[in-house]
Amino acid sequence: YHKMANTKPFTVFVEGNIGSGKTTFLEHFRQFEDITLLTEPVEEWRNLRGWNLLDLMYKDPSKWAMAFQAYVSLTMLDMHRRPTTTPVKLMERSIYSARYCFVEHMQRSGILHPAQFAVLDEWFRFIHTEIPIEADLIVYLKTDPKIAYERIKRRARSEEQCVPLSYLEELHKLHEDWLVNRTFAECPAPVLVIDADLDLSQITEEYKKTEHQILRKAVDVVMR
Ligand SMILES: Cc1cc2cn([C@H]3C[C@H](O)[C@@H](CO)O3)c(=O)nc2[nH]1
Repeated sequence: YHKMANTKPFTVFVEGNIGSGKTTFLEHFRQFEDITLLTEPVEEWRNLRGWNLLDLMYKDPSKWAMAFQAYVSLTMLDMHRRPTTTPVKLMERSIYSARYCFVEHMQRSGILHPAQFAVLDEWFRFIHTEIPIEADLIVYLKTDPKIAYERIKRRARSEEQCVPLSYLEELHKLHEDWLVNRTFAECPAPVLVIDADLDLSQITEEYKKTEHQILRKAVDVVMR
């Protein structure tokens, strides 16, 4: 590809539950030099001026969910706006899953006070209407919550060890309503559903299917 300076890259959001294999999926595309990978800035959430907001949030959600989700949204917005010179940009999650999955769950479960939810929702609406955030494709890594739960246990990220299966089931339903059932909120792009229950060996075939679709679409964009 020729390096694109000023036109928008073909932008893909990789969405899915905790433990659905997003990082593994994104790493598969590191082999392609013409794709910019933007993985979730978890390390920024774990160390904001020395504060581990992720840990604080999991330890005392009612007290810290607001600050945590406000900072997550800021870091996601920063990633959305990051200039890209490659023809394709893959992002792990988006401000949409922030609002439609995580913040939505925290509001429905009462973790967020209605006034806190209103503030986060106003920020989302302002960003959504005032700042052009393009997406050309959403890849949804669909997992059975039980499989996601087992992976979280195996991955053993310290802050997540207290995450109950029920939380994953609720997050799964929110992802399904948003991306598959389309009963909850608008989808910013067409959705490609990947069966992410497959284990690592089988799933590479599944990825190749998306690789073809993503790169073919990217070629269309670049050659336009
Ligand atoms: C956009 C967005 C990502 C995201 C991740 N998380 C949590 C889930 C995982 O435990 C960890 C890394 O994804 O952060 C969250 O609580 N709220 C979020 N909002």
